[in-house]
This record gives sequence, structure tokens and C-alpha cells, in this order.
Amino acid sequence: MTEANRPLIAGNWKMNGLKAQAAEFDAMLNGAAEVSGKADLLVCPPATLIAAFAEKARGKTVAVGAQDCHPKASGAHTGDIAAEMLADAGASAIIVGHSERRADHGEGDALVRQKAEAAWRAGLVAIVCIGETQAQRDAGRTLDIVRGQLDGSLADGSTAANLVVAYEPVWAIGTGLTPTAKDVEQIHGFIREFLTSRFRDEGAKMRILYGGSVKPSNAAELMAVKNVNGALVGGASLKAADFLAIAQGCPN
Ligand SMILES: O=C(CO)COP(=O)(O)O
Repeated sequence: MTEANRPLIAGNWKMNGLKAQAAEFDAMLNGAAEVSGKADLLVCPPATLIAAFAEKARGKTVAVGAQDCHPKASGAHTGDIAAEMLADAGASAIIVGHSERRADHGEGDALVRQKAEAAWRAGLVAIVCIGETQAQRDAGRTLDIVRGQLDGSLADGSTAANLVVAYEPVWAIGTGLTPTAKDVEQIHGFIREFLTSRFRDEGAKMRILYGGSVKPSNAAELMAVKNVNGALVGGASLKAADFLAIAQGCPN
């Protein structure tokens, strides 16, 4: 996975997926060659499926990722999973700071930053999620919230090779609602300015994904927006046909 000039379509399966659903992943592997001219593909299944999916994906053009990690490499942390373990299972990237983890587990920016650094320590790419809630948007605070999350969640040492930023407005996740293309352009432009001013040339090359109700029917419009370098897809990434159609919607 590399830079902004090549889109990344990442699927976040969230807490969905049993061994019996592996056929959907097989279908993604089979269809991947057809979209390889358009985008890189990454699927982040639940941790229980990472090793099996990574084994299936060996030598194919779909990468496998994780949805979270613990900041530490090992130790007395019952139920947690270290980035090193995810790397060992075959993951090449880890989503950190998803709004569902921020909400369900009270994760804040400082912890998200430590998790991104843990991903790097294990040699993996960190996909750092940010985005405002409906109430924050209604209060006109979107850009302030985004700036604060970027400031707090991104670690020094971020490069275009080790970091992907995912802008996911919380109110757009799983709701069927999306911001207008104009809003997405404004916010992604703001994120790009932040990244370039903090990380210079690297910031100019980092991928910024849009996430929140991306579907085959809206992918082409969203993916054509300036500074949108791919998508982080939830619900629609569970179906191979939809996931591949979203990748197909990326501009040539
Ligand atoms: O949260 C998301 C991806 O991380 C987006 O989810 P949906 O695509 O289901 O709205």
C-alpha cells in the first residue's frame, strides 16, 4: 500500500463474519484482478478470521488488515491483541481510532496515537479514523473537531507509507446519509492542508480515505472528489459484488 495517487478501498467488516462467510472473501479474491487497475484492496475481518484470510490471500492482490490493537507488544492484558500478533497472523494494516471504538470503549486521541505507533512497531500501516458527530456538525464545529483529532491522534514519524487517514463523519456511518461532494472536498482539503503543514512532502502524499455509507451507487461521485484517495467501507464491504463495484468506481 502506498500513496495518494493510487486509491485504497478498505473494507471494515466490524463484528461480522464467521468461517461460513469466507466464500464472500473468496469471491473478492477472484474478482480482484479485474479492479487492480483502479485501486488497492484491503479487507479487515474480525480478528478470528485474519489468519485464515491472510493464508487464502497469499500471492493475491487483496491485503488483509485488523480493526484494532493494544498499544503494548505483550503482557497481562486479558482479551487484547498486540499489533505483533496481528502481523504474525498476516495483517498488513490496522484500523485505529474508529468512532465505534472511541464511543464503545472511550478511546481518546492519545490512546489512538499509541495504537498507531504500535502498528508501526510491528511493521504495519496505521489507518487512523477521525470524524465529527451529528451534534458537533450541527454546532458548526466540524473543522475544529477534525483538527483536534488530527493533532492528537497522529504521531510524529507519520509517512505516506505508514499512515492512512480515514475521514468518517459519525452521522454518516451505517445511516445511508453522506455529506455532499462539496462538503467532502472542503473537509478533505482541510485535512490535506493539516497533513502538509505538519508532515511536509509526506503529508502531501498520504492517503485520505472517505468513510460513511459508501455504496456502489455513490462511490464514483465520492471517489472523484479532490483529495479523496479511496474509501473505508463498512456494510457494503461484506458483499464481494458491492465491494468490487466500489473499487470499480474509482477514477482511472
Ligand atoms: O464505519 C465505517 C467504516 O469503518 C463505515 O460504515 P458503513 O459503510 O457501513 O457506513
